[in-house]
Parts: sequence; C-alpha cells; structure tokens
Amino acid sequence: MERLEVKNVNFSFGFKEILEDINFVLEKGKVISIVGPSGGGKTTLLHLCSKILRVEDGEIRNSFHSSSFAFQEPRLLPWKNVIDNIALGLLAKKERKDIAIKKAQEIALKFGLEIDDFTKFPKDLSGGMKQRVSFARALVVNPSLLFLDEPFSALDIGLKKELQNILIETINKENLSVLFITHDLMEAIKLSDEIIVLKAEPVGHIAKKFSIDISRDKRDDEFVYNETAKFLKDKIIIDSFELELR
Ligand SMILES: Nc1ncnc2c1ncn2[C@@H]1O[C@H](COP(=O)(O)OP(=O)(O)OP(=O)(O)O)[C@@H](O)[C@H]1O
Repeated sequence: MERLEVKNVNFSFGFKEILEDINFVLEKGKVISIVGPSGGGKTTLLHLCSKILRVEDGEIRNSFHSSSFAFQEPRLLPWKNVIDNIALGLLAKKERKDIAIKKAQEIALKFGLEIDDFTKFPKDLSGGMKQRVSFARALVVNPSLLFLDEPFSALDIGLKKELQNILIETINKENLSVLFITHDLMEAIKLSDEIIVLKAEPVGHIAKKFSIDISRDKRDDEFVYNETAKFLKDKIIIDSFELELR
C-alpha cells in the first residue's frame, strides 16, 4: 500500500530549531492539511516530505509511486506558452510530444482555460489563469501524491471554489493523496481527512491532530462554517494561532 510515513523528525536551519518530533502517516487516497501560524515550519515540513530538503534527524518513508507539487506562486517558465508549461512534467517523463500536448490541452480546458489562451505566455496571463496553469501542470502527470503549498491563497472566492472542486473530483476519481499547507481553516475542513495543527512556540511541533470522518461530498457550506466555528473555540487552536477571544 502506498503511504508517506513521517517518524520522529526534527529539523534545524543552522542552530535554529524549526521542527521537533513530527510524526504522522498519510495513506493512499487521503488528504492531510497542515495548518498553523506563520513561521511554524509548515513549508519546511512540506519540503522535507517532498525531498526539497534533506531529512537529517528522523525518518520519512515515501512509497507513493509518483508525486507532484503546486506552489503558492505559480512558477511558470516565462519563455513557454500555456500548453508547453502544462506539458513539461509529461515530457520530463518521456511522454511522446503529440500525446503530451493533447493531454495538456484536455486538462487546460478542464481547468477553465480557453483555446485562445493555449498559445499565451505567462506575462499575458492574469494571476488566476497562472494558478490554473500551475495546478493543471501538477495534475496532468496523474500523480498518486500531490504536495500543495497554499495554492488557493491568492485566488478570489469563485476561482478558489472551482479549483477546490476539481481537486475533490480528482481525489475521488483517481484515489489521489494530498498533503497540503493552508492558513485557511475553512479550506482545511472542506478538503481534509486529517488536520495537523503546527504550533510555532517554542519550536514547531504538532499541537493537535483532528480527523474529519464525513465524506467530502457531504461537506456543504453550512457544514464547513459550523465546523470552523467549533474549531475556533478549541483551546489548542486558539493557543496555536495566538487568537484572542473577546
Ligand atoms: N532557508 C532558510 N534558512 C534559515 N531559516 C529559514 C529558512 N527557511 C525558513 N526559515 C525559518 O524557518 C522557520 C519556519 O519557516 P517556514 O517557512 O517553514 O514556516 P511556515 O509555517 O511555512 O510560515 P508561513 O506560513 O509564513 O509560510 C521561520 O522562522 C523561517 O524564518
């Protein structure tokens, strides 16, 4: 069974301790979100899991067959057009050029891009369109594990919902697993099977894990609002996010 297992991980940048005793398991088809205040080590943890950073203390075992990454800023190649940007990962995997282009076109349409957009370069795209391209590029390779670093944070509410719904559809259809970072508790509640709360002080550590058992399809706006309200009353959430209740 494919899984990502994080065991007793500690991490420092130089003498500065960033993460302490991190443990969790992401199983096939599941979604885990990492939430917490700025500077709590969320990005560092995602980078360790995706091998952008090397684990020096503890262990991360990843048996997923393939993975891809979408970042908060779209990171498109400025000299490649929309379709060539999306097709990048496929070509890197030695997919035939004509097949890669066809797959890139199909997914671009699914992500709400139009045929007229296909030959545009990143400088001529809006922020939302760039994010669509970036997300399509991460999913076109059909990964079994997707790492997301706040990919929806800069988007307006309509586009955010649209991309979240495409993600949910892909999770259901392809049994995709996702590990993602968000500042947005509502987003975490809408998408996750498990929410991991990272607390920054004194060193980044897991303050609490919450499971959400109800199926993603049943999480309507009312459910998400009510659960978020409950979360915001939880002492550990208040403490981790340094919220002040009035
Ligand atoms: N390359 C680096 N060298 C030294 N310190 C770093 C480096 N990258 C991050 N840090 C420090 O590590 C700590 C955790 O940063 P990280 O980006 O993982 O937090 P975060 O929870 O993702 O924050 P945010 O929500 O603001 O993105 C911060 O104190 C940051 O200053």
